[in-house]
Amino acid sequence: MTKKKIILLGATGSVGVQALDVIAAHPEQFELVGFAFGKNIEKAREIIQAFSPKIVVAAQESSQVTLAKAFPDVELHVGNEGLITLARTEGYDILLNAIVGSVGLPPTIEAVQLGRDIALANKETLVVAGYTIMAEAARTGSKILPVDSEHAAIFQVLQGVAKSDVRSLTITASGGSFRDKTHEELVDVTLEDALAHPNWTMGAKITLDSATMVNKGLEVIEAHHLFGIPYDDIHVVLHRESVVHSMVTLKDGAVLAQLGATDMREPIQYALSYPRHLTMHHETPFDLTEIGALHFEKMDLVRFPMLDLAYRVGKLGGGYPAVYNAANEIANQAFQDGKITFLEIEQLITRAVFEHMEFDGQTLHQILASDERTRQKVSQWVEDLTQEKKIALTEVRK
Ligand SMILES: NC(=O)C1=CN([C@@H]2O[C@H](COP(=O)(O)OP(=O)(O)OC[C@H]3O[C@@H](n4cnc5c(N)ncnc54)[C@H](OP(=O)(O)O)[C@@H]3O)[C@@H](O)[C@H]2O)C=CC1
Ligand SMILES: CC(=O)[C@@H](O)[C@H](O)COP(=O)(O)O
Ligand SMILES: [Mn+2]
Repeated sequence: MTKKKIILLGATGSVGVQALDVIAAHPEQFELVGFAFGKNIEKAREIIQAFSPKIVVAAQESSQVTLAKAFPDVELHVGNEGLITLARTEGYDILLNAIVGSVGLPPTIEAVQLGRDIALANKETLVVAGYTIMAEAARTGSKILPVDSEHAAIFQVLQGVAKSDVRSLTITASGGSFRDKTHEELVDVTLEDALAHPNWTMGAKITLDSATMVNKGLEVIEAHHLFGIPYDDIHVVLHRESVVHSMVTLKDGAVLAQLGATDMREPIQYALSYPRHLTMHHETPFDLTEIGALHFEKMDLVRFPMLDLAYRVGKLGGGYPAVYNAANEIANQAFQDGKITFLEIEQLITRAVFEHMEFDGQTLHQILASDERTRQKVSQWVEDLTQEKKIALTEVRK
């Protein structure tokens, strides 16, 4: 049997490590031929020892130098150029993109243009350049296999269903760590509070996005691109248990849902083994009689304005989703760095979107320019807020 050769971007992260579990559990099916990582050189060292990949990309030059001494047989590259080199490597079957943020976009576009299959966890990539990626994938025959749990669920239930028979999609939202707080109560929440997700263990950025509801906003846009469904037919419901991963309503009213444990190894494995469902060697116990009851509530778009804004930017199209995403990436990091408050995240995103103006028919080049401008602007606003707070503190102390 020929093994599927895998390139893994973001191997040291939450999705990356779980993907390595899946690869290691199926040595007869999968082989890791290359990977990229950010700063975690110790983890990268362990991965090289365990999987003997041919090619590795580090985000930092110092890591490249250190690893080159330790592993002279491994081809080492660095930075964003290195990610492109990795995407261009000969002899792999699927590129699993589990990098966080839109730094994952250029290697994805490169691989899609070469007709390579992509297992996509990195939702920011589709939000920024969904039309380009899907159009290029259709042109080259590259398959975009969703890893995000909701989209993996929809993808699974759509197997064998004609697109013309689909009435709508329903994406479930846990509500995040602050689902039982009012908007006013968010004024002084901490990073530690925000990172306590009720159901999933994930990286910091996405866990915080879940608390602001930006994650669900990104997922609505991601679903629009992946499945070609209009925004008005993509619904979100609050589902506290995260057991129903998402649903599809067909034209005759039948509702097809995919259920399962809150374990990302399931969607990761399916994206890698598609169209087969392999045995899950790390199966997480899942017993509906233990869970007992499932709850579904309407989303309150006033309580969760970032979801409302995501629909607006999605419908506007062009560079608007990229602006929403870029502002969020900067604001999310600024909150993690203690520079701004939780509510300032949504204030900065809203301001960036409302200040953005463009004409119809944006090219990818123009979208990426808007992305870059937004990052610079929002970074400046974060600095301004930091200065204002310093001045206010000095006044209080006087
Ligand atoms: N975690 C989850 O369960 C889910 C995640 N997703 C999506 O998957 C993506 C990854 O999420 P998650 O695993 O939680 O994130 P993590 O923060 O845990 O991991 C991010 C990974 O990206 C790497 N990385 C960051 N910057 C660079 C760079 N410039 N070059 C190369 N590698 C880089 C990190 O390296 P290092 O750590 O070495 O710095 C790390 O390996 C996100 O887009 C997220 O929205 C979607 C659904 C579920
Ligand atoms: C596991 C996964 O796919 C995450 O995107 C998850 O959906 C986050 O949960 P909520 O955004 O619903 O809180
Ligand atoms: Mn998700």
